[in-house]
Amino acid sequence: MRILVTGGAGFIGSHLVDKLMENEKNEVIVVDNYFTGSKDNVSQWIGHPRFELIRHDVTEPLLIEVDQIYHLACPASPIFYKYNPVKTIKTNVIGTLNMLGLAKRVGARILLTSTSEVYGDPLVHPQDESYWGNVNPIGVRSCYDEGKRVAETLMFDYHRQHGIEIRIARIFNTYGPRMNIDDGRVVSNFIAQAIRDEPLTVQLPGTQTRSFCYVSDMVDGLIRLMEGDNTGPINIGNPGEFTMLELAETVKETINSDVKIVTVENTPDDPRQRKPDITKAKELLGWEPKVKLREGLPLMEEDFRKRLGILRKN
Ligand SMILES: NC(=O)c1ccc[n+]([C@@H]2O[C@H](COP(=O)([O-])OP(=O)(O)OC[C@H]3O[C@@H](n4cnc5c(N)ncnc54)[C@H](O)[C@@H]3O)[C@@H](O)[C@H]2O)c1
Ligand SMILES: O=C(O)[C@H]1O[C@H](OP(=O)(O)OP(=O)(O)OC[C@H]2O[C@@H](n3ccc(=O)[nH]c3=O)[C@H](O)[C@@H]2O)[C@H](O)[C@@H](O)[C@@H]1O
Repeated sequence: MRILVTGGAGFIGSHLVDKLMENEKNEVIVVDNYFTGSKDNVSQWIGHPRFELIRHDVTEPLLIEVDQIYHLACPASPIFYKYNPVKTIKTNVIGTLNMLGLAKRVGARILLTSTSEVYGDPLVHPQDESYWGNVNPIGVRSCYDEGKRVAETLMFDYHRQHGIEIRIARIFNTYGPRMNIDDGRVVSNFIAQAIRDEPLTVQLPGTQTRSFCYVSDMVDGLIRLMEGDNTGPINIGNPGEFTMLELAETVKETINSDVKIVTVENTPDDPRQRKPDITKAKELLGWEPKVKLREGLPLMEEDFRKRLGILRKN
């Protein structure tokens, strides 16, 4: 099986590549423009005969021969996707169109990593896949959440019009080793802050909730979805729900009990609550997350300490 992973030098993509490379029958090709990813994340595979790394921007057409496409390319952290919103929407729309064109030409199955942000600031809780969402079409997050909504539409139009085999995962907040240390997402921020003895910055009101999935669980869910018979969309995430204040307290308890927790201004359109209903993933994929937040945080701490060069006190 020859498998293309777009965005494979990023956080989730590189863990997916590790898992796919474990199977000796797989050849893996990573395509990435290194906007938020890095060669370091896949350095262990460079030079391996079953691995290839290509610097390429998915907004440009790509001509290769593959059997499966995991299409992850897109900046995921709000600070990066808002940095160049026009580029973000091009990546979601033109990038997905190009990958669907490739899938159509070579007859490959394609999986899109969509997002819980398609539910916007949800009025239904927890969110199941039948909910159409509450999304601001003209806000600062729209390049990402509306971009992913169009990407989902394109996937289904190619499926209906051209018979392309599609899979759509709606990913909820995922964390783990290899996240960019300063990428602004809440778990990476809090862990880096706790290690550096800096205050944990809870954005107001602090009662907003998220559900955090450890990356190995996420990769397992994505592969099951790709290998199964269901197009999705299917929510993949951990239903354990925490307020940002609870998350800060948990990081404090687990990593640095001396650290302070402060509140800071939030950004516009921040969703107030988010928790996946994973009934479909359980029933159709036989999948549910295994790693609890209190188990995943120390694994991420170890990776961050190594990269920051800051050892644990005592
Ligand atoms: N991590 C999460 O919590 C989360 C949640 C929901 C959805 N997702 C989705 O999962 C995917 C991976 O997210 P991640 O957390 O690993 O993010 P990431 O930013 O670490 O990885 C994205 C990768 O895509 C690459 N990329 C960006 N634009 C590109 C382009 N135009 N052409 C080629 N490569 C490009 C980046 O360089 C990076 O390597 C994204 O599609 C994201 O929307 C992630
Ligand atoms: O799961 C998803 O679908 C989406 O989740 C995240 O988006 P978001 O939940 O906004 O991620 P964070 O930036 O980590 O913010 C989470 C919460 O933490 C808060 N926050 C963030 C950073 C910080 O230092 N402190 C803090 O309290 C934010 O206000 C927000 O309420 C991802 O970054 C998106 O790529 C992804 O698609």
